[in-house]
Amino acid sequence: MALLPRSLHSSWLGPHQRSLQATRVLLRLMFGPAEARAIRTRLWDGSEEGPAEARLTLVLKRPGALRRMLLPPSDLSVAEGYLYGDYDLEGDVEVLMAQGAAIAERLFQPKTILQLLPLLLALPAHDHPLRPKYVSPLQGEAHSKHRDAQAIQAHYDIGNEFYALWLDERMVYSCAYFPSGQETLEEAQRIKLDRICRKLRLKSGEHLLDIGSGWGGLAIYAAQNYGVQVTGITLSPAQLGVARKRAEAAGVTDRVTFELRDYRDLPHQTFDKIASVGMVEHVGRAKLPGYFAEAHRLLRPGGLFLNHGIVPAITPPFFQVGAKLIEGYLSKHSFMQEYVFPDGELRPLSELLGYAERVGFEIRDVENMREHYALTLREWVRRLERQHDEVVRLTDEVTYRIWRLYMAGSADSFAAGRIGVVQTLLARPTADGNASLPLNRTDVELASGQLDSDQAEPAN
Ligand SMILES: C[S@@+](CC[C@H](N)C(=O)[O-])C[C@H]1O[C@@H](n2cnc3c(N)ncnc32)[C@H](O)[C@@H]1O
Repeated sequence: MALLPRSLHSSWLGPHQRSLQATRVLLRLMFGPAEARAIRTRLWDGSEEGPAEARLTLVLKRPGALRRMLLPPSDLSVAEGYLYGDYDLEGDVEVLMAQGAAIAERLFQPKTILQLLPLLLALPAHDHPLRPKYVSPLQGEAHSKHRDAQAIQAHYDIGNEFYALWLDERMVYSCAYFPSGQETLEEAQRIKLDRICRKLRLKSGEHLLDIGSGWGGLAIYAAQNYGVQVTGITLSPAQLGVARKRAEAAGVTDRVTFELRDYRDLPHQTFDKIASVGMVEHVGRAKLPGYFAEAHRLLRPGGLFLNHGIVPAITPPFFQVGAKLIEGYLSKHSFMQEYVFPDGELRPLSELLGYAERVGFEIRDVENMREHYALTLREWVRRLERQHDEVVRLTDEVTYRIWRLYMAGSADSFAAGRIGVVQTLLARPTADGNASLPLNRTDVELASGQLDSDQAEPAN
């Protein structure tokens, strides 16, 4: 049986034509009808296929492009092909992610693998070297304080100006809240911050600890609008500098302090309320019981802790063995680990809640806001794309591509329900059982547009 399609055997085909032909056959094998409708393709000779109205054009720029993407088949290979310019993505990147699962499923059929391999091997091997590891490997034991600081700096210290180009004006780097879906990112972030303050039932004069305070958005907002004292901690020196300047500009330095500090290094002191927004993803499975224990220790009886973080959907039992193997492999070799969040770890909500309960927290309110994160990420991607030239001037093309791919991919994962983002309100009741919460949650709910100015009335 001839392994290559007949058309590729023709003796008159030079290597150039042969690569073009093999690539066209490969694309037809990869794409089912849905992908063929959604994705247009352009090869390095300028030839195009697919509907003109497609939302995405996949531009293969080198004859070896598909070979490097698919050998070995992993999300890392696919991502690196894009990062280093084997292919471009024109239009809506999320389309590729949305079709990715169907494409992968089709490619992993034994019959397809037999058809694919000879075609891939007919393409030239990598004719364009990958850059050396973009993120330098972290040193030390996973989730030691020393190594966590390196992991955080690798992601957050690439430049305040870079983040300012596409985040909202407060530079909030976590899921926003869009009550109607029509809000601007600025409004939605502000509504999110206010909801956190409301869920925590912040009252004037209380002391709030913000674990993972980022560029200072929540701390400053809470001090300005709820009259609280705030201590914010971050592991990123770049964030710290901006947060302090912003507190100064807002005139709240008497009430807001930012420190470069690990959550495990807080002195013996108690707080009335604690918030942790977009930070728990960095803690690591082994350290999660200690993380919740630390929050419990730092909270006064009668205090509240709001933990906001990303959680993965649980794989159905049938797939669990396979999922464990894949998880083990991906935890070392995924695009997200290698290029985006080194040492980041997502744990299921049920597991997080279990740790929280075991240290004595009472679970009072759980809200999954995954649709809101898809909206937030799409807005970040749009802004990043609009700022392409400026992003490249401040960083480089690879950084632009890393962030574009990671954020579009995450938007699709939230929209599809592969991951969620959950705000959990945990109480540490007093000895006589008082959790300091009202009988209903109407004080939290807020119609869109109710917050119409920076002088919004405090909720207390
Ligand atoms: C995704 S950012 C979120 C920032 C902010 N909460 C927001 O919503 O904009 C995560 C934050 O967690 C902080 N962080 C991560 N690990 C930490 C640790 N071990 N101790 C203290 N802060 C940490 C990072 O420095 C960063 O400020």
